[in-house]
Amino acid sequence: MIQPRSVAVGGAHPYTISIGPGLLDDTALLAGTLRGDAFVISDDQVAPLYLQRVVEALSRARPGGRIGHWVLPAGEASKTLARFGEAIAAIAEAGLRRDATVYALGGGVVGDLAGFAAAAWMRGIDCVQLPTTLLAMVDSSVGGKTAVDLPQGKNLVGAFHPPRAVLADTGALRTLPPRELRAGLAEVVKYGAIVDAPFLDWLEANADALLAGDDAALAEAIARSCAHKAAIVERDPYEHGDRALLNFGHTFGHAIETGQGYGGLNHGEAVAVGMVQAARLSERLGLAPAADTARLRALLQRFGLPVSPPPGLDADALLAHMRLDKKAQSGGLRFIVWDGAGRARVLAGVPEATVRAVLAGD
Ligand SMILES: NC(=O)c1ccc[n+]([C@@H]2O[C@H](COP(=O)([O-])OP(=O)(O)OC[C@H]3O[C@@H](n4cnc5c(N)ncnc54)[C@H](O)[C@@H]3O)[C@@H](O)[C@H]2O)c1
Ligand SMILES: O=C(O)C(=O)C[C@@H](O)[C@H](O)[C@H](O)COP(=O)(O)O
Ligand SMILES: [Zn+2]
Repeated sequence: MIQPRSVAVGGAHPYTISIGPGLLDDTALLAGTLRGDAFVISDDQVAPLYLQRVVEALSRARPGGRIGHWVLPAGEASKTLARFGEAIAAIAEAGLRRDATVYALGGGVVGDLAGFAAAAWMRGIDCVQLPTTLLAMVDSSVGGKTAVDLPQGKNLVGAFHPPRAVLADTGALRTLPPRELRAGLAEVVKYGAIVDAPFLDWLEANADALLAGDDAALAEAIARSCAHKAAIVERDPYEHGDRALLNFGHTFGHAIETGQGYGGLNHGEAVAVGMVQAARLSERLGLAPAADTARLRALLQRFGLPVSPPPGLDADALLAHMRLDKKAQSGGLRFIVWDGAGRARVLAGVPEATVRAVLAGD
């Protein structure tokens, strides 16, 4: 039996990340997150699996309370301003007041969109993240970045809105499609790559267990990832400094997702490719040894993730998307590079010609 764990996120708006099996049914935990009405937002693949359980647990947590829900089509293509508008319309229809809580039940798409709706409704009501993908458990449910995509770029419209609580029910991973488990492992690898080289050793040693869905290995990977993310966002909630390290691989990855119209590689896969590109960029700039790129590539491949860009993407279009990356400044693009495994940093002034060479595979 896997013991539940928790990770505290401090700062101006502290909250707890609870990790363990059965949390979607945990009436006591849910009761502690609920002040007024509850409104669950989910997608049409997660809702048939878990919505009823959550609604029933919320009913037990607050007998007689009003519990509404709204379900959007699954997938990145739903993370749009139009769907955000629909979510707000559903919230308005439900008549949520300022003491209401939005529950984001699903992966990062649901978490980002529902979080943004909670941030915007009446200028901000509580949001509780109930992540059901590995990626959402290790990354998107934590830290308060909420957003939707535009055709011009990822997450371009959004707000920082920290959750009131995160309840990661590891039992939900049992129904997660293997492709989505692998996508989550990309963001897990990211923590090792940016700040924790020994974690990469651990991931190499436990790769088979993680891929097999071993409960203990997954719980350890989630807790360790959340501890890293919590420490970083606690220090720098609004990304004025080293929170940007969490964007390792994302300048390339987001450009790929946008270039594919949010219908090709999923986020974790694009980040896997992007991290290899960032390592290759670091290598080209003379910052890190080729051996570290090779190690990163091998680990991602072991996790069944892509490590090179899909064919047919135009370098000019990718660079145009990168110029709208949120790390870019008037002085140009900024990248997260590394000096080797576990040692990432922000770098400004990277010549576009060098980026083009990396995109060209040189
Ligand atoms: N806010 C942040 O800090 C942050 C961090 C990382 C990623 N993100 C965002 O998160 C999104 C990606 O999230 P994701 O990878 O979770 O994708 P996702 O939300 O699209 O979920 C992936 C798929 O898995 C299905 N699914 C979810 N849980 C399931 C379960 N338990 N059983 C069966 N199916 C399940 C979903 O319906 C969906 O089809 C991207 O939009 C990305 O930009 C945000
Ligand atoms: O929490 C963060 O900060 C991150 O950068 C985590 C990323 O994994 C995530 O994909 C995030 O949504 C990217 O943020 P963005 O500011 O580049 O849109
Ligand atoms: Zn990400």
